[in-house]
Amino acid sequence: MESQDFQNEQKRVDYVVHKLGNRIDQTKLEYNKAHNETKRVQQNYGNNTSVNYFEVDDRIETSADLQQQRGLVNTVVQNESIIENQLKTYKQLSNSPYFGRIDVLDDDENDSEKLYIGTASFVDDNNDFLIYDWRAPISSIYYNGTLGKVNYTTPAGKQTTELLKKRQFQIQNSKIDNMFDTNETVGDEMLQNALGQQNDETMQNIVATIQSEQNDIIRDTKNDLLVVQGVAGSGKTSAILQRIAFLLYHSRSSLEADQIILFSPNRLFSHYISDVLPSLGERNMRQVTLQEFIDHRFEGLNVQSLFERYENEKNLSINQSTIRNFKESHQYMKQIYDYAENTAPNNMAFNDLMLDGQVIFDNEVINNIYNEQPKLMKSADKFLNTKNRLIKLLKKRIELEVYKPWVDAKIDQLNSEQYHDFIAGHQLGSFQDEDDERYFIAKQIVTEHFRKMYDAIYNGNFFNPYIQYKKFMKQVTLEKNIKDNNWKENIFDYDNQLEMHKINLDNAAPILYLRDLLMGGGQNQKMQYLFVDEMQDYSIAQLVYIKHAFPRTKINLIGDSEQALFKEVESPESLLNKLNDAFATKRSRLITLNRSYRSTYQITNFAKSLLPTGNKIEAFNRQGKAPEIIIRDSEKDAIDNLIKKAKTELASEGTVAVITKNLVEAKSVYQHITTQINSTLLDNADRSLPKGVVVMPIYLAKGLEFDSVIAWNISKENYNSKKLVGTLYTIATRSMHHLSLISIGKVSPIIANAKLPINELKINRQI
Ligand SMILES: Nc1ncnc2c1ncn2[C@@H]1O[C@H](COP(=O)(O)OP(=O)(O)OP(=O)(O)O)[C@@H](O)[C@H]1O
Repeated sequence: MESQDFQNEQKRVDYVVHKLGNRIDQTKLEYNKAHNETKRVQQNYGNNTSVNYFEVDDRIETSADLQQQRGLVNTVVQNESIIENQLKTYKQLSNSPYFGRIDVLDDDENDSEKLYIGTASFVDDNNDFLIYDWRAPISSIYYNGTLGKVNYTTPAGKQTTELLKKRQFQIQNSKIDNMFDTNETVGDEMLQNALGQQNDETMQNIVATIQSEQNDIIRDTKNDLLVVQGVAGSGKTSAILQRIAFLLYHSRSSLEADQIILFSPNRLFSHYISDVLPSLGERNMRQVTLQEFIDHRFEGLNVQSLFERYENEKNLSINQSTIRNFKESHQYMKQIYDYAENTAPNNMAFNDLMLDGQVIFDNEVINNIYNEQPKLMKSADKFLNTKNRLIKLLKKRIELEVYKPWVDAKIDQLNSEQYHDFIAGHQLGSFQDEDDERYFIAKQIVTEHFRKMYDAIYNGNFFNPYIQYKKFMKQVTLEKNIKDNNWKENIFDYDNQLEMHKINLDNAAPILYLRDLLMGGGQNQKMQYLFVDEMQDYSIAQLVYIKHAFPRTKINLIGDSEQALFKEVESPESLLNKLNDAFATKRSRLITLNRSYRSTYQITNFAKSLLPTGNKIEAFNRQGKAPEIIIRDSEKDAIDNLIKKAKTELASEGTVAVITKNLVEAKSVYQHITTQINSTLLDNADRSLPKGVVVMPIYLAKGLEFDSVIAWNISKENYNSKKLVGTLYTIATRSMHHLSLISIGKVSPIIANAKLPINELKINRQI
């Protein structure tokens, strides 16, 4: 028998859904009207464009008219899409109108007020708020407050109220499945339910169960630099996506979705998170991977990707990795800055500007112009002035060239059609004499002839940033632990790579930074927020460059130092110090998340036992099976067991991933299993996760999660270095429900030495 309370709540849901139904009907009519209007305007626009272009003389008039019509088309299309979105929101709400209720009593009131919280607001025709948006100021009480006096921040300042009741709902198909009162921030029962679900192809929003510390990240509006260090599965990615939705709501009038940019770890991840914001009625922010961002800026050159770097990691000597650390430091980028602003101007890597094998402006001329600029002027401004001077010189050169015999010869060769083409557009009879007419044509011929030169100046092709960078490297102040010979070798290597049109990743950010500082450009002033997920995979040098590229942004860096692949862990505090130093921010904040939600209690316990500092990780209490370690003495046996395991997992779980250390291993495993089980090998170019078993190297699984994970070959031989702790930890924490680990021969010491009671592991050994 349902309680009276339950029945009353269901009645209210029915009432709200009924009101939503009315609104949906009303909105559908509006939508049809808007749609017809769009069709009408578009058709009108189409007719005008096709008819009037035949009448050459009408062109100018037509184009003004068209512009006006194009504006009209945009407006009606926009209007239609706003109504369409509203309709979508109302439909979503009528399935599940809200997930929370808070009863509050303000000081100056006698009666308490019941407020219902959902993914969007719904105001009825009497202006009553039937649902409050989860991002409304008052809604923060639902996430942060416990019963009693509570504060919340509104645009008008801090408000106080008394929280009398907090109730949570699970509503589906307009029916309450579950409801309970809680004094906790958001009760564990709801979370248990949300986390116990099978993995979907794409990430879901978590607004119904946001935890208090996640809420701090979501609602922060004070800091210029927000660093979130959160253990695997602690909801970092979820929190930043809800944060973006929050910011879009909070700054509705001044912030657009495409003024927010998220650096994501790979394309699979970009697809994986692409539904969250639309499910909250918002447009997606811009997304880019580091590789896309860099490649775009190095046209024609092949820049090493992070993935290629992982694959070659073992070939790096200690000296080489010391040099790499130096090149990826803030200190190195600071030297670039000082060099660009002070030293380089006397020593710029200018080259001759040539056209058809002939020098038009030699580098000495360019150098002189550059050096005539005021000493204290910014390098980028000197460069701009040099360009402008060169363009002026080019114009003079064009004037002189007009009278050269080759131009006469060219004019003489024109047939009458070509001749008339040249003077078309010029009013008949407006030339004073024949010379005037000849000059008019000659000028066009010469201008065309020099167009490439103009483009070359405009694009700054008289400057070679790659040579300049080499000059920089030759004069850099080295850290004490780097030997001159090793550095020379590094410069030599840079040269060799460049000949093959290749650039190592550690040189990419410094070259771009140097190029932008000296030449100007490369900056996006419109972007307001910058988010970097998996920040532990970025060097400080890369972050400095990214910040330079988006100078006006507030920065949000999210990551987990323990999930660093192929490198040793760095403490978040030391990282924050470095970042504060690098970005010179005024207000910064580090938020740590230690509670892990993704995996079962058993999997999280196993994963934390791998880490020297794993104790701080708090496993969410969702029970499951103990992780299983399968040990076999031959590769063949191991593969047979992998296939068996994958088949059973596929039968009971939604998504199954076989995760390897690198691509070479993934390819080999895939070749062995694919004839026996439906599987897909994923690589860097993949954008979405197929059904069945997927095989992939760990760096492609970053940020993703699967119902079942099978870690391939966690043997002593394969995982023998401290640098691989993060890799194993990251693999284990990709799993939500089941984790199996296969070893060929003895198990890695990282696992063998882990402090985990033996009954928390299932060992399946046959040697
Ligand atoms: N408050 C929450 N309510 C419901 N589910 C949550 C909550 N927080 C996190 N989760 C779930 O936990 C899982 C992990 O979240 P998310 O991917 O955001 O974590 P992460 O910290 O970015 O992980 P990682 O660093 O390991 O990639 C997701 O399935 C997410 O939906």
